[in-house]
Amino acid sequence: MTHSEPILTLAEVSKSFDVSAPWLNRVLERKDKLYVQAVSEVSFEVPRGSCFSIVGESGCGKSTIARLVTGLYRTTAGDIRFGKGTGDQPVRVQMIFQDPQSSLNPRWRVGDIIAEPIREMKLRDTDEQARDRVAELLGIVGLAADDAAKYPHEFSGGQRQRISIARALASEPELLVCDEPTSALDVSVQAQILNLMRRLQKELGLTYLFISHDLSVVRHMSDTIAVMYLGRIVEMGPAERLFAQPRHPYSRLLLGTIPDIHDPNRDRVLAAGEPPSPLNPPPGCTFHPRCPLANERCRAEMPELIAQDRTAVRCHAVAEGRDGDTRISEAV
Ligand SMILES: Nc1ncnc2c1ncn2[C@@H]1O[C@H](COP(=O)(O)OP(=O)(O)OP(=O)(O)O)[C@@H](O)[C@H]1O
Repeated sequence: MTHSEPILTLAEVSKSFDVSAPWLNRVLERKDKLYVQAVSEVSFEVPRGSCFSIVGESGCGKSTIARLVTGLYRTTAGDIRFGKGTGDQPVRVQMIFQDPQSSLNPRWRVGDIIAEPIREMKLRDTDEQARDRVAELLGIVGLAADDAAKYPHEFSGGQRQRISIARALASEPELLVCDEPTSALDVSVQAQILNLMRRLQKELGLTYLFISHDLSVVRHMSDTIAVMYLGRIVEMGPAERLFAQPRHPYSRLLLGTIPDIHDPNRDRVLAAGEPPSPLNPPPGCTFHPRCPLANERCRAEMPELIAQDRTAVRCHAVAEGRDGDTRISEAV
């Protein structure tokens, strides 16, 4: 189903956490609070029925965005807006977590785990209808109806993630926020779960906000990819474009394709770094300590997110054409 209004819009969303330990403040007689800026001025739109993926290393703010969208956190600044849900209801949002082991109650039978949202939201009139719906959901995710009587520990990791997906679908969501749903799984099982998720998206018309540290995981899922670094989007665009022609040096690092080089050691320099602490981010472009294209301007001035066609990049070197690629110049 296509619909012109995005199902989800983030407008200049920021989130900071107060991490000042009160006892430490007392000892040091410090009155200032200490904040970590987890997400900074993030804006994007997710069209209905699409898959929007957020990719970046640990600590870049991906999970914070997932928690903001699902209402587990409140924004420090900016707006999160949802489109209209079906039948003028608010959009139903559900989350799938990385670790099905800890998100499934080990003392409950699988049938009760999946039936809980059905009962709580009164989505079926009778217990029998709820049981039928549980059997249907188990079938949808590739499990057997009589698996309802078993406990989570009787299943493999991949099967447990199928159970989590069935439970998420039980509340009939339109938007699924998937936070590293396959990172705890073996590679071969990962592929099966990703295929299942793709099939479900098509069959049920779902929208995904998909979060991963691994670009290869989101490659075949995503319509649009946003690459995040230290709380900010550094590149965003159609998935096929990002893979064919990544522009930001950090996207290139993630993809293992390094900018035009006259220096064969560049990729080693680039790959060696770690993200700096968001408690004490570097001045200028926060990626500059790891970037082979960094110059004085990069060390002093935060670049803007600049758009061309359907891609946006936050990089002075790209904007100035110093990356050996075509210059882009229109500010978002
Ligand atoms: N509840 C919190 N209190 C304090 N700091 C937090 C909190 N949640 C996240 N942070 C900090 O905010 C930054 C972003 O964290 P976030 O979990 O969103 O990143 P991430 O990209 O999802 O990483 P990971 O994949 O490791 O979860 C990190 O520096 C993290 O330490």
